[in-house]
Amino acid sequence: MKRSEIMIALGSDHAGLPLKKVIMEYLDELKLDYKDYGTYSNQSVHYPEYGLKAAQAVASGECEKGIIFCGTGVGISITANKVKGIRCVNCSEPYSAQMSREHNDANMLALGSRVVGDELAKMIVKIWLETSFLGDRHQIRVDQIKEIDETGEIK
Ligand SMILES: O=C(CO)[C@H](O)[C@H](O)[C@H](O)COP(=O)(O)O
Repeated sequence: MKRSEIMIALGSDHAGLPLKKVIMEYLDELKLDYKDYGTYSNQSVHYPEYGLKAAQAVASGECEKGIIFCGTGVGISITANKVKGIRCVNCSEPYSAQMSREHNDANMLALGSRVVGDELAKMIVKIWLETSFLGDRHQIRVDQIKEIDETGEIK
């Protein structure tokens, strides 16, 4: 049964799995709903497959936001940003997480399991989920990003 206003897409490779498990427990504490698009075991896998699944869930509207994990957050965020409509930020501290919502309307967050500790990751997730987009001049810039997504250029 759906408990929260938003559904969060989760995805990771084997390296991101331990932190994804921590954040799943944290989202349970916050009573926030999520769908996990894998991976589900420690077996070595390829992060693009899981970044793509989670990003497609957000781009299609099946989920409102996404949080994805790999060793550094780098590979899986690069992957997610290849999907049209995705603005994924790789964060290792809360300030950028907050700004990515206020200024960039980021709809996906990437975390590096081998970079950030569990408690810092929870702080990043909390502020990222709680912060709203400010619009105004930032809307113009996000619209330009969307235009690049659509046409490959800015008119
Ligand atoms: O894409 C990455 C590097 O930016 C991720 O950290 C991956 O999780 C990492 O490359 C996986 O490495 P492994 O040696 O295969 O565990």
